[in-house]
This record gives sequence, structure tokens and C-alpha cells, in this order.
Amino acid sequence: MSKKVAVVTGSAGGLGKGIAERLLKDGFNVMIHDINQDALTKTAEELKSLGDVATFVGDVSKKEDQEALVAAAVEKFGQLNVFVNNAGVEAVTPFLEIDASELERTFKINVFGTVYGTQAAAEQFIKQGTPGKIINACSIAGHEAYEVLGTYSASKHAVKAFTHVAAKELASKHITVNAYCPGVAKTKMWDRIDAEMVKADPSLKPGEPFAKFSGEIALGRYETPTDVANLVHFLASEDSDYITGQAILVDGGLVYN
Ligand SMILES: NC(=O)C1=CN([C@@H]2O[C@H](COP(=O)(O)OP(=O)(O)OC[C@H]3O[C@@H](n4cnc5c(N)ncnc54)[C@H](O)[C@@H]3O)[C@@H](O)[C@H]2O)C=CC1
Ligand SMILES: CC(=O)C(C)=O
Repeated sequence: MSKKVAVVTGSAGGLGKGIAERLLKDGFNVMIHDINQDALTKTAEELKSLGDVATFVGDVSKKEDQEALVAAAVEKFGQLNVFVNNAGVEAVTPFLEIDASELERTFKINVFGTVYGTQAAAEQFIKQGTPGKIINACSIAGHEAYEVLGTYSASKHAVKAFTHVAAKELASKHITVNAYCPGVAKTKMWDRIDAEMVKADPSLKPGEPFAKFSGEIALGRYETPTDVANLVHFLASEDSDYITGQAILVDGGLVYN
């Protein structure tokens, strides 16, 4: 039987890289993808000993790039089985200062990107006549809303809503749609959030926002890409076949709903 094929968007670094690594170890052929070509090439070099990995440079906020990504994965590996809408960006701004450019950038990448990726993947699954799994990056910020993270929180609430709706509409085609909701992981995203929170409140020192958020985690440590990849591994596997439309928290005990 041919190997299953997964695409992971925004996987040159951070959580996406950890997810790609785990799916390669699980035996998937993996198309890694990012807007940052140099970082993507470096990551492919690091991952290639784990299995068949290919690269695609694209911008998730562009529908044509998402369609081309799916086409490239199918051309390279012959089919598509799992599509992980991982790419996302943060926005850290006091509410009264949120402007159109922040709203447009954040929603285009986090929300439009997830919708376009879901559509492109679902169309391919339907064309193949096979089941498929779509797995979206949500967040604790898709369950709660955080001060100075208003735009980001709203975008992740939208990701959660689209996860529910896509799951309902695509279930009859045997396509499941779920989301993973990480808590506080020390990736480049949190380095930038920390710096911006310090800028917004000069009484804070660098590292304090991250320490404050991660200090509230019940399990007593911040999250690693492996913690997130463990959940995505499950959602990409047959063991999750009877689960759809869920936005599952993987946060070490931070948000309870
Ligand atoms: N780090 C954390 O604590 C948490 C992260 N998340 C979510 O997990 C996902 C991954 O986050 P991190 O790895 O921390 O972020 P990161 O910033 O470390 O990595 C994101 C990757 O996405 C790529 N990317 C950004 N815009 C893109 C675009 N338009 N098209 C294609 N690629 C693009 C970046 O180049 C980068 O390689 C995001 O959706 C984020 O919102 C959710 C909860 C917590
Ligand atoms: C980065 C993130 O998802 C937060 C702060 O909830």
C-alpha cells in the first residue's frame, strides 16, 4: 500500500516543524511548506533522514497558493490524506489601537488561510474519492480572549467556528475537520509576543509576559512542539476516525472549557 501523504503549512520552524517531524516518524510522506524559503530549505535538510520530505513555498493567505500546494503534494506523492493548517501569526495591540492593517493581516493569514487550505484539501479528497483529515491550528485564544491579543483571539475564535462548520458540511464525504489548541509554547511567535507585550507595558521586563502566562500552567512547564505534535499525530491517525468538529486543548492545564 502506498504511504499516506500529509501537508503541514508554516512548517519551517516552531510547532509546524515539530508536527512535520512526528508525521514523518509515523510513516507519512510529508510536504513541508512556508513563506520563508531559506528556513524551509534548512528544515527539509534537517528532516530528510526521517523519511520522504518535499518543500513548497507559498503564502496561506492566497487561495491560488493553497491550491498550488495541494496540487504539488499530489504531483510529488500521488495523493493527499492529511492537511494541517498550521501557519499563523500573532498580533499584540491594546484594543483602542487596533487598526485596519492589523485586522487585515491577521485575518488574511489565520482565517482566510485556514479556509483556503481546508477548501483546497477537501476538493482533493472529494476528487480522490477517499476519506481525508483536516487539522487546524487554533489556540487557548480560540477558547478565551486575552488582553492586548484581541485581534489574534478573534481570529482563533473564527478558526474554531470554521472547524465546526467544515466538519458538519464535509462529514458526509468522510472528511473530518478538527483543531489543536496549544497553550504557551516557546517558539519564535512567543518571543515576538513577549517583546510586544513589554513594549505595550514598559513596567514589564523582557521574559516576564512569557513567565506570567506559563507560570499559570497546571502541569508546571511550558509547552514543547512535541506536546502539540503528539495530539496532531492522533488526529492524523485512524484512532481519531470517529472524532470531528472538535477544537482540542493541549495546554498543560490552562484553560478549562
Ligand atoms: N506558540 C504558541 O504558544 C502557540 C501557537 N499557536 C498557533 O500554532 C501555529 C504555529 O505557531 P508557532 O510555531 O508558535 O509560530 P511561529 O511564528 O514560530 O512559526 C510560524 C511559521 O509560519 C510561517 N508563516 C507565517 N505566515 C505565513 C504565511 N502567510 N504563509 C505561509 N507560512 C507562513 C512562518 O514563516 C513560520 O515559519 C500558529 O497558527 C499559532 O497561532 C497556538 C497557540 C499557542
Ligand atoms: C500564542 C497564543 O496562541 C496565545 C498567546 O494564546
